[in-house]
Amino acid sequence: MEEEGKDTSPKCPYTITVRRNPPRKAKKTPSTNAPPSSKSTYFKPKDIRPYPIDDILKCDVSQAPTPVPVAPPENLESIRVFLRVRPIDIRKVSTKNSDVAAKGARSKLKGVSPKRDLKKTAIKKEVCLCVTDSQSVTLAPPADMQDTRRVKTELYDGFNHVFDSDSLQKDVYEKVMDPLVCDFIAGKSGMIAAMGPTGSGKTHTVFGSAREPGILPLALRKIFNSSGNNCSSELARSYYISIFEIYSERGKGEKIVDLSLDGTDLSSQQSTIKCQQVLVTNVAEAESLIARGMLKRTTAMTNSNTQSSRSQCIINIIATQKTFDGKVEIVLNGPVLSIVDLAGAERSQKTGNQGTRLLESNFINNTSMVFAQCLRSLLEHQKNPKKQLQKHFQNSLLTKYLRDYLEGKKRMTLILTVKPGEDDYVDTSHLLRQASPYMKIKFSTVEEPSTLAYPKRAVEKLPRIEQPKRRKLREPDASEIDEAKIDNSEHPVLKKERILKQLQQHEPLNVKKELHKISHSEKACCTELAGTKRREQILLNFSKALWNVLKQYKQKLEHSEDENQSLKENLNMERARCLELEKELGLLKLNDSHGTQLVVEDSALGSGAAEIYQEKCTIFKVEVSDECSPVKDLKVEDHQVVEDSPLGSVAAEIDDEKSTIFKVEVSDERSPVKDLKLEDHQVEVSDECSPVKDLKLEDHQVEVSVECSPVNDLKLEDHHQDVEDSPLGSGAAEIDQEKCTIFKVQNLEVEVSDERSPVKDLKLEDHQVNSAPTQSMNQEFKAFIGKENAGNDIENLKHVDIKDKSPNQDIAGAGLGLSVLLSSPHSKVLSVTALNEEAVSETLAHNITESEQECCSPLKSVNVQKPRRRLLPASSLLLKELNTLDLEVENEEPKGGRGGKKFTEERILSKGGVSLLRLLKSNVRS
Ligand SMILES: Nc1ncnc2c1ncn2[C@@H]1O[C@H](COP(=O)(O)OP(=O)(O)OP(=O)(O)O)[C@@H](O)[C@H]1O
Repeated sequence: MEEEGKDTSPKCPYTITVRRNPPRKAKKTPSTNAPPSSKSTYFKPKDIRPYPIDDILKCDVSQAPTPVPVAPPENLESIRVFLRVRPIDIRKVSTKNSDVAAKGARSKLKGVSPKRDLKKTAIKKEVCLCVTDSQSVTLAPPADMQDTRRVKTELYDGFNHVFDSDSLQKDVYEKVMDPLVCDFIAGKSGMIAAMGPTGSGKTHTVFGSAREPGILPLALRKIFNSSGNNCSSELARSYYISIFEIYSERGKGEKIVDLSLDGTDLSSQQSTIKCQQVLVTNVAEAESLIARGMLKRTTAMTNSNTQSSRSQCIINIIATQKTFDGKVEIVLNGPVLSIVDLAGAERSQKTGNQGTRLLESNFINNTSMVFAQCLRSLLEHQKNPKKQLQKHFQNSLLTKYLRDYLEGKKRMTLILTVKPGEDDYVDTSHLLRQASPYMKIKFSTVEEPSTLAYPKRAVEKLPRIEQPKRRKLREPDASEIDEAKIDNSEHPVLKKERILKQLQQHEPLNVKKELHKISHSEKACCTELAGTKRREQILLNFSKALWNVLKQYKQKLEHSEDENQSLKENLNMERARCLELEKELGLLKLNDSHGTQLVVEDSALGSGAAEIYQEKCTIFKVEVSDECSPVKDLKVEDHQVVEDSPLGSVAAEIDDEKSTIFKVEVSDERSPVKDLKLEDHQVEVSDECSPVKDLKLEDHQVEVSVECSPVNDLKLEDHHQDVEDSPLGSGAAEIDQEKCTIFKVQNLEVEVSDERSPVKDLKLEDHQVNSAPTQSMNQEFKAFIGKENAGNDIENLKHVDIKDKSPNQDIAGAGLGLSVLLSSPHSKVLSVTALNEEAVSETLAHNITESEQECCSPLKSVNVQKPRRRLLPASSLLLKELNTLDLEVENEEPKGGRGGKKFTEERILSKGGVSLLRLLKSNVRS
C-alpha cells in the first residue's frame, strides 16, 4: 500500500519551491555571561569612568560552588507544530463530478495512483494540497493562478507530523495531545492551540463529536483514567476546569464569556480573568461540563461552515491537591493544561459575511493576526536576541491571557488545520507560509509560576535560564506529606532524606516513584540554588564596583571643593583688585575729561611744570618741578602751599572738596612761569623780571604772549583780568568758554598797562558780557578819547578790529597804555585785536570822530557798566618817542570804513614794524 501511495501521489509540477526553512548560519550571538574581553574596542571617553561591568562580571562567579551552565540546551525545546488536512468537502464539488471528486480526493490523499483510475484525474485538479510525507506537504496553486500570477508549487517541510484527511481523532490525540497530557500529569503546564482558516476542522479536532471525540475529551479520559497509561499516575485526582470564550459582539470590543455551568459574562475591563473553576472528579463530569460549555459557545452559520465558531475558546484543566483536612485546593503555581480553539480566519470575499458576521470576522481576523505577530516577534527575538521582543500581546485579550506561552516561557503546541481544496488555496497557502517558521520557536522547559489562574504577572524579569523552577510537589493521594510546607531553602540532600524518611513511613510501596519525583525536584532545587548564588555573586560584585566608584567620586568631590574654595578666594581678590582698578580708571577718566593742567615753563634759569587735576572739585593736584630755578613761591590759598627751594622741585597735592574758588599764586623773581593753565580757578602770577610769557586760562582763558618783556602782572579775580605790559612787550588776552552756555562777566575789566610797549594783540572771544551799557560809559569814553587826543597818546594803538558786530562795544586806547572795557550783553563773539599803533590810532580817531560828529556810531549804543579805563603815562611817553621816529611801516593802508571790522588781518600784524620797534626798544633800553 505504501508503494501504491507513493505512486499515486500527484505529479509535482515542473517547478517546485522547497520551503524547508533551512537553519541559517546565524551570527555568533554574544553571550551575556561571557567574560568581557579586555580588548574591547568600544569608545571610552577619557574623563568618564566606564560602567564597571568588568568588575561586576569578573570571574568571581566561577567561585560559586555549583557552576551553572550559561544556556543549557536541555532547557530549550522547539515548539511542536502539527498539520492536519481536513477531508475535502464533497458537497462543494460540482455535481457533475461529485462522485468522482469525492473518490478522487480520498484516493489521492490515500495515495491512490491516478494512472489506475483515470476518472480521478479530474478530481486531482480540485485539490491543491497533497501530503508528501509524514512531515511535509506540497501546495500546488490552481491552474488559473499558475497562469496569471505565476505562483509556484511549494513544499512545506519540517512539521512534527502531518495528518492527512483520513487520519483519525485518536491518531491526532496520540501524537499531539498525549505528550502534553503526560507532562501535565507529571506536573508541567502546556498549551495546545488549534489554528487555521474557517471550516478547516479546528473545533472538530479539539472537541470532535460523540462518535469521534476530539483531543480534549480524549485527554480528559486519559487524565481521569490514567491507570491504564504508562506515564500517568495511578492516583486518582480531581481537577478544576474552567471554560470561557473571548468574543466581540458586533465589534464593540472584546468580552469574556464564562461557559461553565453558572458562568456569567465577564467584563473585558477586568485586569484579571477570574473564571469559575469547576471541580470535576471524573471524566463524565468533565465531559459534561465541556459539552454544556460548547452549547453556550457563540457559533453561527457562514458560507464556509454551518457551525462556525465566532469566538476564541479556552479550556483550562488545573491540577489540585488535597489538604490535611481532606479539602481539595488548587496547587499554587501548579500545572495547567490549556486547550485553545481559535476562531478561523475568514476572507470576506469568500465567506460573503455582512453585518454582524462581518464584524465578527474582523475581530477574529484581528485576533489571529495578533497571535501570529506575537509568535513571529518571539521567533525574531530568539533568532536575534538584540531585537527586542515586541509587546504585540497587548493588542488582544487572548494574547494577553496566553502571554507566557507567546513569550516562550511555557510549553506550547500548535496544530494547524487546513482544507486541501483548490478553492481554499489562498487560505491554506497563507496559513502555511505564516506558520511554517513557527517550528523554530523555542520555549523554556523551566517554567515560571503559572499566571493563567492569576494573570497578574510578577514584574521580575530574569534571564530565562535563571528562572527558578518553583513547582511544588503535588500531594500524593495516599501520603499525607505536605510538600507545600517544605522550606525551599532546605538543602536538597537533606530534603531528599527527609522526604524519603517520610515516604518510607507513610507509603513504602510508592517510595520508588516518589524518589523519582524527588530527584526531579532536587534537580530543580539545585538549579534554583545555583541561580540564586550566581545572582548573589553578581550583586556582590556590583555593590563592590559601585562602592569603588562612589569612593572615587567622593575623592573627586572633596578635591573639587578645595579647588572651589581657592577659586572663591581668588575671585574675591580679583574683585577687590577690579574695584581698585575701576576706581583708578574713574579717576583717570575724570582727569582726562575734567582735569586741568598747570604747566609752568621756566625761562633762563630752569623750567617748571605744574599739573593740576581736579576731579569733581574734590581732588586737586599741583605738581611743580624745576631743577634749576623752579617756582619759588607757589601758594594755593585755602589749600596747600608749597614753597620750593631754588634748586629743588616741588610736588604738591591739593584737595579741594568744597571750595569753588581756587587760587594759585606763583612768584619767581628769576624764572617766572611761562605757561600757566588753570581752569575754573583763579591764577595770579606775578614776576617782575621775566614775567609770564604764555598764560592760558581755559573757560576763562587768558593768553598773554610777550616776546620781549611780557606781562609782568596778570591778575584775574572773579573774572577780572588785569594785564600790564612791560615797556617793550605786548600782551594778548583771550577768554574762551566752550561748554558753559551762560557765562556772565560782570565788571569784566582788562587792564593792560605798559609804559613802553603796550598790548599789541588782544583777543577776547566767545563771551557774553552782561553789562548794561550806560550813557555815562559813552560819555566817559568820549571824555577819555578826547583826553587821549589831546595828549597824542593814541598813536600807539595802530589797529583795532572788532570782529563781531556787537551792539555794545567800547574800545578805548591810550598812547602808552591801553585799557579796554568790553561790554556786550548780546554778542557771543567779541574780538578786539590791536594790530598796530597806526591802525589803532586811526580806528580810534575814526570812532572818536564819529562819536563826536554823529553820535550814532556803534559805540553809541554801548552801555558799559562800571567802565574802567586807565591811561598809563609811561606808555604815552613811549609812544610819543616812537612817533617821533621815522618809521617805515610796511603795512598797507587800511581799507577804511567804519568800525574796526573793515581793517584786515594783514594790517594788524606787521613784522617789519615789530622788528623795528624791537630795535628801537632795545636801543631805548640800552
Ligand atoms: N477531519 C475531519 N473529518 C471529518 N469531518 C471534518 C473534519 N474536520 C472538519 N470536519 C467537518 O468540517 C466542518 C467544519 O469543521 P469545524 O467546525 O471544526 O471547523 P472550524 O475550523 O472549527 O471552523 P470555524 O473556525 O469556523 O469554527 C464540521 O462539520 C466538521 O464536522
